[in-house]
Amino acid sequence: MFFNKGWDPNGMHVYITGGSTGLGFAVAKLLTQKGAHISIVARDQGKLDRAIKELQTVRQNSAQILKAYSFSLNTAANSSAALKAVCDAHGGTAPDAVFACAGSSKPMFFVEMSEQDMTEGMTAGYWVQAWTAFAAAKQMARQKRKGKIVFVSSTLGYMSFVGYASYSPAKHALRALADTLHSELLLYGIDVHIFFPPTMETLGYETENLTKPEITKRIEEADDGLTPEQAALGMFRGVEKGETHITADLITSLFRASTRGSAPKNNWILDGIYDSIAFFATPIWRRSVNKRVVAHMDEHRTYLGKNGFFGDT
Ligand SMILES: NC(=O)C1=CN([C@@H]2O[C@H](COP(=O)(O)OP(=O)(O)OC[C@H]3O[C@@H](n4cnc5c(N)ncnc54)[C@H](OP(=O)(O)O)[C@@H]3O)[C@@H](O)[C@H]2O)C=CC1
Ligand SMILES: CCCCCCCCCCCCCCCC(=O)[C@@H](N)CO
Repeated sequence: MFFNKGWDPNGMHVYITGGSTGLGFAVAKLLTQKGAHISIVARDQGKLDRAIKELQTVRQNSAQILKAYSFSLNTAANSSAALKAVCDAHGGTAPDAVFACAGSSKPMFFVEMSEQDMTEGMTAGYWVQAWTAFAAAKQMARQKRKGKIVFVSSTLGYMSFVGYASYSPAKHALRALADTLHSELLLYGIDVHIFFPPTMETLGYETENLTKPEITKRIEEADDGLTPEQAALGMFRGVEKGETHITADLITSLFRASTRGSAPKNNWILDGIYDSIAFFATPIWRRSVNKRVVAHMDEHRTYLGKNGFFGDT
C-alpha cells in the first residue's frame, strides 16, 4: 500500500527466541493475532508446549504455521541449529523477521559473584541474542532476503546501578551490536531494531528477584514497569514506525534521549524534550541513588559479615 509504510506481519514468518514465556510469548501472541507464521525457541519443552497451545487459540487462519523447538541458544552452533530447524518448516527459507527476546539476569553484589556468574551473565544477556543474529544475518544475506532483526536490551542497557554487574554490561553490549549491525546490514536490506524494556512482571523477573539485593529492589521501586503485553505492543509499534532504538515507557525514553549518541532520533521534538528533562533529572536521580547506596553501607557490612565474606566466620 502506498500510504502504509508500517510493517504488516500478516503472512510473514517470524522467529521469536524466548517465545515460550514473558515478553517473547507476548510478542508471539500479538503477531499470531496479526496473522503471522510463528516459530518459537526456548529450552524447556513443557513451557514451549503450553505456549503453542495458547497460540493456537488466537490464530487468525488455518494456514498459519505455529511451531516450537527446544534449543539452548548459548552457543553459535546451537543457535545456528535452532535457526535451521525453524527454517526447515518453511522450505529452508530465512524468516522475514527475528525477534531475539531470550535472556535472563541474576542480580547480585559484585563482590559476591563467582567467575561463572560473570561469564554466565554475558552469555545470558549478550551471547544468547548475538548468536541468533549471527546465524540469521548470514542466512538472510546468503539467500538475498531482506528482513528484520530485533534485539531486546533493557533500561539497564542505557544506565546501571548496584546489583547489575553481570547483566548491565551484556545489555550495553547488545546496544553496540545493534548499532553496528544497523549500519552494516544496510548492505543486505536487513533492518535492525533494539528494544529497551523497563521492569516487566514475568517468570524471569520472579527468578531474578530470588537473588536480587534488597537495595536494588528499593531503587527499582521508582519504576512502575509494563506488563509483557504492553511491552510487546510497544516494541511492535516501534518496529512498525521504523525506530532503531525503541522505548515504551517514560523513564527509559528519558535515558534513551540522553544516551542516544549517534543513534537516530525517533521524534525530533519529543526526543529533544526528553533530552532536556533528562539533562536535569538524571543527575538528581543519580545523586539520590548514590546517597541510598552509601546509607546502606553499614547494613551491607553486617550482611557480608553474616555471609562469611570477610573470612572470619
Ligand atoms: N522482566 C524484566 O523485568 C525485564 C526483562 N528484560 C529482558 O527481556 C527479555 C525477556 O525477559 P522476560 O520475558 O522477563 O523473561 P522470561 O524468563 O519470562 O522469558 C525468557 C524466555 O527466554 C528463554 N530463554 C532464556 N534463556 C535461554 C537460553 N539460554 N536459550 C534459549 N532460550 C532461553 C526462556 O525459556 P527457557 O528458560 O525455557 O529457555 C523464555 O522463553 C530478556 O532478554 C530480558 O533480559 C529487559 C528488561 C526488563
Ligand atoms: C531520568 C530520571 C529517572 C529516574 C527514575 C529511575 C528509576 C529506576 C529505574 C530502574 C529500571 C530498572 C529496569 C530493570 C529491568 C531489567 O532489565 C531487570 N528486571 C533485569 O531483567
